[in-house]
Amino acid sequence: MTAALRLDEVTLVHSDGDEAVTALDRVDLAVDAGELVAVVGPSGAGKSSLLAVAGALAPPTSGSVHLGDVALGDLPPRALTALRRQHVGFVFQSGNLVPALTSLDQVRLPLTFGRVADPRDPAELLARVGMDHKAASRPHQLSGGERQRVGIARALVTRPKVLLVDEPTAALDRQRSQEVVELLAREAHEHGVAAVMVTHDHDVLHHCDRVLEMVDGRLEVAAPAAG
Ligand SMILES: Nc1ncnc2c1ncn2[C@@H]1O[C@H](COP(=O)(O)OP(=O)(O)OP(=O)(O)O)[C@@H](O)[C@H]1O
Repeated sequence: MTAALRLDEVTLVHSDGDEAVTALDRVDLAVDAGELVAVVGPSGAGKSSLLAVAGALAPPTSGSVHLGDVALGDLPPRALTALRRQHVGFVFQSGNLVPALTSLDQVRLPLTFGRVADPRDPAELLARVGMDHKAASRPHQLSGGERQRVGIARALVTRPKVLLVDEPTAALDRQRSQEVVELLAREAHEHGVAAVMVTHDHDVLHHCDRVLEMVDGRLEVAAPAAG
């Protein structure tokens, strides 16, 4: 089976004035459709850089990224943007919602930027993440967990093949954190989405199919947690 997302020997070097920082160092990663992979690791290890490269936001310095059979490095900028819009969903730390929009309009938003083939129904999706009763609410009227659910629905509305999730539980208490990651796992499994979640939260790792650790730009299989 072709992996939904594949990174081969990916290196990313940031040039910072005279200094060069190797954020990713020959990273190999293959994520199948329907799999939720967690990436843990210390601050500065390269986790956000991994998401940026996987989501076609930053081209690698060397190595290749494939979404299914498509090599991102072969695509001109417009095609890359179109592919990202349709096939990659991003979920950020605090939901990153637009302050003026209702929950339903947040979820509709990705469908307004251009043609999307076979989108999910925004109202149905909002119900699926348990937020239909807050369809008309704006972000300031929602709790952190609710905002995160709306952000997840927004990321899924285009039926992405790949979902990239950055610290989704950073602003949430333990119970809400469990619920949000359970939701991500369910969506990945039931809708065949290849999901990569960066997290510092070891309490949610049991919802994930695999746990990898980033150390100094290298991606390794994480040692099982003690106890
Ligand atoms: N635009 C940039 N210019 C220069 N260096 C950068 C840039 N972005 C990231 N870095 C450096 O690359 C390395 C990896 O950063 P990255 O943000 O990927 O780490 P991280 O694991 O996500 O950290 P955190 O857990 O703190 O978010 C760090 O040394 C960082 O300082």
